[in-house]
Parts: sequence; C-alpha cells; structure tokens
Amino acid sequence: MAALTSSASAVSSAQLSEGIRLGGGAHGRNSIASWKLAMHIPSTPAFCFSSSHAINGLRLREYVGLRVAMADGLEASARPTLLEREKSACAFRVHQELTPQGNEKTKTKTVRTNASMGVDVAPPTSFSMAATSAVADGSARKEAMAYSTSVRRTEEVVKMPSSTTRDTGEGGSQLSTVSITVVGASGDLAKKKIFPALFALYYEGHLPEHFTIFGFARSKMTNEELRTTISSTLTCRIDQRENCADKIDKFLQRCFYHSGQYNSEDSFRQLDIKLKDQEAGRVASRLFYLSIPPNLFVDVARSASRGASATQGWTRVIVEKPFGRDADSSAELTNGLAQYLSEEQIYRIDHYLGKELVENLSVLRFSNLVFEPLWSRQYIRNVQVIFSEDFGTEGRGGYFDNYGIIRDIMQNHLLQMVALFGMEAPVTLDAEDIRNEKVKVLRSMRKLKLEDVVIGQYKSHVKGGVKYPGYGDDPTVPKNSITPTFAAAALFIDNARWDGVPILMKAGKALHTRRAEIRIQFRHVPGNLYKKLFATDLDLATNELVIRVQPDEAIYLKINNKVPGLGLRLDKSNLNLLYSERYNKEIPDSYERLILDAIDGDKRLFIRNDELEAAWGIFTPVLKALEEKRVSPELYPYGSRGPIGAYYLAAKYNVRWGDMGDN
Ligand SMILES: NC(=O)C1=CN([C@@H]2O[C@H](COP(=O)(O)OP(=O)(O)OC[C@H]3O[C@@H](n4cnc5c(N)ncnc54)[C@H](OP(=O)(O)O)[C@@H]3O)[C@@H](O)[C@H]2O)C=CC1
Ligand SMILES: O=C1O[C@H](COP(=O)(O)O)[C@@H](O)[C@H](O)[C@H]1O
Repeated sequence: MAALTSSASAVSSAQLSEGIRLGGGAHGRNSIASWKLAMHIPSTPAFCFSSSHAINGLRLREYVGLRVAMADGLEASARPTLLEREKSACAFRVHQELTPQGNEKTKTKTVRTNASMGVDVAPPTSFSMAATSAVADGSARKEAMAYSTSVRRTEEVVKMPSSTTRDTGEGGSQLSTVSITVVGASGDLAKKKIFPALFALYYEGHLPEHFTIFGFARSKMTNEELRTTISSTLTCRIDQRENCADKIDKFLQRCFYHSGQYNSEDSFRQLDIKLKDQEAGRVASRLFYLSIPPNLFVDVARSASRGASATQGWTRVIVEKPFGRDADSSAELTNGLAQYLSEEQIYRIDHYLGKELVENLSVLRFSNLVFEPLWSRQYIRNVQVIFSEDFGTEGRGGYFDNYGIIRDIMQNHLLQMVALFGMEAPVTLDAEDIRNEKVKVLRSMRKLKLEDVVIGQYKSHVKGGVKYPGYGDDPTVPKNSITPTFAAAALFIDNARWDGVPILMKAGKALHTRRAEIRIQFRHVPGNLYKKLFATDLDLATNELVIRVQPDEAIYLKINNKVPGLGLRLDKSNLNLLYSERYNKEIPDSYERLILDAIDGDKRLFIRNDELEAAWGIFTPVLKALEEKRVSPELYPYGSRGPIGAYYLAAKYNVRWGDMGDN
C-alpha cells in the first residue's frame, strides 16, 4: 500500500471533499456516487472518520466495505452525516486524521487539530479505530479485503473501550445529537422490544456519541418510573457481559418521559422544550417511533411534525404495522401521513426484515454460485414459507381479532420473505435498487383466490392435565368470532423465473411448535441412477434447502447420501450451517438492526409505499371474500399441527409440507 502521506497529497482536497460532498452520508444511498468517485482516485488510501454518529461494521459492510475491498489501494470510511459547514473540512480530515502509522496518539492529535478548526471533535468511533489498528500493523488492505468475505470478523475487530467512544452528555463536547421519542412508551412493544433494542445499541457502542431517549404516552409517569419500568427488561449481551449494571445506569440516565395527548400539538411542543433542554444547543436530529395503535398514526404525525420536528437535523418517523386493513385503508393511511411527512421521512417497519437470516437471504443467493443458477422454475419445484407459534393471542386478542393471521403475519412478514427470495439481482445494494426489485416480484404475483386459502382457529385442548384456552376463551375476543388464527395459502409469481412454481405459505398461532422458515424443495433428478433404492417415492428423494429464521438460526441442505459400509444403502442427510455452532456470538434482535438503520437513514429494510400497495393488492380480494361470505375457520386443537385442510391445499399442488418430520 502506498504511503498515505505522499499519496494523499497527490489528491487534491477539492477532489476528496467533492467525493464526500456528493455522498453526504458515507453509508447512505447517495454516498455510492462518492465512493465510485473516490475509487477513481488512483492509489489513494483515504480516511475520513465518523465523528458524530455511530459508524460501524453494520453500516459499512454493504455500502462501503465491499467497495473498499474492491478499490485498488483505497480504504475509506466516512462519517455518516456531515453537517453542511463541516463538509468542506472533510478533506482536512481525510488528510490529517490518519496516517499509515496511525495510532491512538495521532488520532488524539487530529481531534485537537479539528477542534481548533471548529470541526466536530468527537473521538473516532469504533470502525475508524478498527481501521486504524489495521493500518498501524500494516495490514489495512488485508483488513479491507476481509470486509468483503467476513463481516463478522470485522465486527469483532471493531470492539473498543467504551470510554473512548462515548460522550454521555455531561462533557457536552459533541456538536450533534440524536433524540429518539418512543410514542406509546407505556405499551407492550415499547417495553418488550424497543427499549431493550435501544439499550443493546447503546451497549454495543452503536448509538451516537450524544443521544436522548424520551418515552411519550398518555399515562402519567415520572422519569424515574419510566426508568424503573424499562430497567426490568434490559439485558446485556451474554457473549460480552461487562459492566452491565453500570451501563444500564448510564443508559437510563439518558431516558426521560413526557406525558401528553397523541392528537395535541401542544403536548408535542412541550416535548420539544424538554428535548431542546437535553439537546443543549447541539444540532439535533429526531426519530419518532410510533408504537401505538395505527388509528393514532396520523394524529401523531400531525402533532409531532408541527410541534416537535427537528429544526436543523433530520426528522424521521418509524411506523409500526399494521399499515391498514386492506388496500383502501392502507392508501388512506399513506395519504394521511403524506400530509405531514415526506416518504423520505417515513420508515415502515417489518421486523422480519431485520432478522439475521432474512437479511442473509440475498447474500446466500447472490454471492454463492451454487445457488443462483438453481433459483428458478427450472430446478425449484415449490417454495414454502412457514410461521408457527406455540402460544395463542394471549393478551393481544383485542388487537388481533380486528386483523387475523393473514394481515398479522402473511401480508407482511411472509410476503416480504417471498419478495426477497424471488427478486432479481438488484443493480446495487442501495435501498431503492433492492426495493425496486422487490416491488416487481410483488406486482407479478397473482391475486390470492379464495379456493387457494384454508383458514383455521384454535380451540381449547387439555394436555397432560393442563387446559389450554381456545381463541374464543380470551375475554378480549368477541363472542363467536370467526377471525382466523391459522391460514395456509398457495401463491404464484407470474413471471418468467417463477411461472407455475407454487409458493405455499402457512402461518398459525397456538400450534405444536415455534418456528419460522423458508423451505425450497427442488425437482427430482432426471433419470436418477439410484431410483430403485428410493422405492417408489422419488419425491422423498429430492433436495430441500431450509433457511431456518428462528429459533436456532440455520441453513441446511438435505441431500441423498450413501450410508457408510458395505452394500449400497442411501439415506437423507443434512449439510448443516447451524449458527450457534459456527458463530460464537449472540445474534442481535431485529429491532436493533432496524432502529440503527433508521438512525443511519438506511431504508433497505423498510417498506416503500408502492411495495405496500402491491402487497395489499395480493391479499385484499381474498380478505374481502372471507369477510363477505363469513367463511368459518376450521377448528384445530391448541398445540396441534393445525387444520387438515392445509394438507389438502398442498396436495392440490402436488406439494408435501416440509415441516412434517423432525427437521
Ligand atoms: N406488541 C407486539 O408484540 C407487536 C406490536 N406491533 C404494533 O406495535 C404497535 C404498538 O403495539 P403494542 O405496544 O402492543 O400496543 P399497545 O396496545 O400496548 O398500545 C401502546 C400504547 O398506546 C396507547 N393506546 C393503546 N390503545 C389506545 C387507544 N385506543 N387510544 C389511545 N391510546 C391508546 C397506550 O398508551 P397510553 O394509554 O399510556 O397513552 C398504550 O400503552 C401497534 O401498532 C402494534 O400493532 C407490531 C408487532 C408486534
Ligand atoms: O408482528 C408480529 O410478530 C410476532 C412474531 O414475531 P417474532 O419476532 O416473535 O417471531 C407475532 O407474535 C405477532 O402476532 C405479530 O403482530
């Protein structure tokens, strides 16, 4: 690698700052142009550090990591949000912040240099530290290459002492900050998922140097009461449990509560005052997480956008599902939100998109030669997307009864997996390119017909002396409800790649097991030499690729294999990638990934409005037909495998469900 000091001087500040300015955010969509430009600067190891936000392996890996690895002699990371007045300083940062001999000392010096220039002066965040140490031992280029092949390895390298990464706010050395308001903070999701995810991000050093978290809801609560409530749900990563109590305390000190009305601009103005107090003159960006029933979304969008929008930084809003009940109500919600927020500001969350194995789907397909050529009607016989829970709607019956399993799970979580599974290769890993491909798949899907759907509802069941309640036993569920808690459906993607391949979905509550998986069953081997050894059922001898999203994340391929020994006997065995054995690391919860993406402005894993429209287009006719005809669900016992009808539906398309055996 060329010495940085000499080669960097061969690059003009203008060139580099132009590159950065084009990007605006190193990891963001527009930054691709920057990186492309930067890569055309020959043999230039360029470094531009993150200073106000958490730039980390997660963000870098797709957007920058691969490009870094590809670029000849160029290794770069850049801060995600360059404030307008700092952009021009970036070239200085590139030149000054790091040398090939870069070490702790030189960085400290750089920080001081920048401070005197009035530039954001936070110490480098974790990724830059990793890059620095790689440079220090002369292996930066190797390290960059490692990005493209082993992101996990890089993320392990990234770990650094928290004291150097974080400004807890007391020192007030940061010029920028992010404030996160959890609207509906008294609710189930906030407690169960959102606060724990925010803490996990803080714990791992992914939150910005300075941040503030506000809970907002109607319930009266003091800051202390909020802290007590959420502290019971916070846990530290098992694989790195250090100073856990101390970190929980520090995190809670950044959490506050404001009680107000969702439709009151005034309530949000008061929140604004409290936010400003904590932001203490820093350039603040604001994220609102709407963890409330959907009928409140538009009220909150109006009140929050008018009363508490950021004045200098960005304002973004995460919207929880359900996004409507059908095509019309979804369009109404989209239009309602559009009055107060631009599409750019809206982050429609589907937490399944943040699950490790779902995100990995594209990596599996597009970076392994063994899979992509087989990924079509030519070799794939059917695809199954299966979701089951071994508990009922307990406690959520009131919400659930208005939606049912098709809206709760199929129209969003399972369909999103189908879209990722079935899409063509996107032009780049940019959010818009990926979502363009997903939307094409969704728009190519046939509207689901009533005859291709089976619905069920769980009934009470006694097992081992224990009585498990039926759906109708839930006091919040209306008497004689016919809302489905189970559904199976046969879908089709009418395009050249998937023509005629049944895509079967199955989702249910109160079943015998908890799992979510995609099963890809391949066609049989033509003229199989060993067919006599399979008796008459050649179907049982086909390969099956299973992507187990949860629990026990795994990817395995069922193959036919000779049983060792004399004679010729075949059995079915698994080539198995079990994550817990392969990776010695706890997998982050999907909410962590998605909240971090929203902070970073990365929309790849969020639903675009046209995707939503296409998704409702597939399911709305059948949902209407089920309601108009008042189709009664087939009852199935709590803890069973669900209605028999699901097997007939599969048989109609010559499919056997893959989840019948042990694996
Ligand atoms: N819980 C879960 O597992 C999941 C939830 N979601 C979605 O996330 C969002 C939040 O879910 P969850 O936390 O379970 O919801 P909750 O029913 O717990 O509601 C959240 C908060 O909203 C306020 N609220 C509830 N109902 C009303 C009402 N009728 N009028 C005014 N305020 C009300 C309450 O706060 P207060 O009274 O203090 O104002 C409540 O604490 C929903 O959109 C849900 O569909 C999505 C996936 C999973
Ligand atoms: O969105 C929802 O998801 C959960 C299941 O999520 P998981 O991450 O635990 O698999 C489901 O229980 C709930 O009904 C639904 O609204």
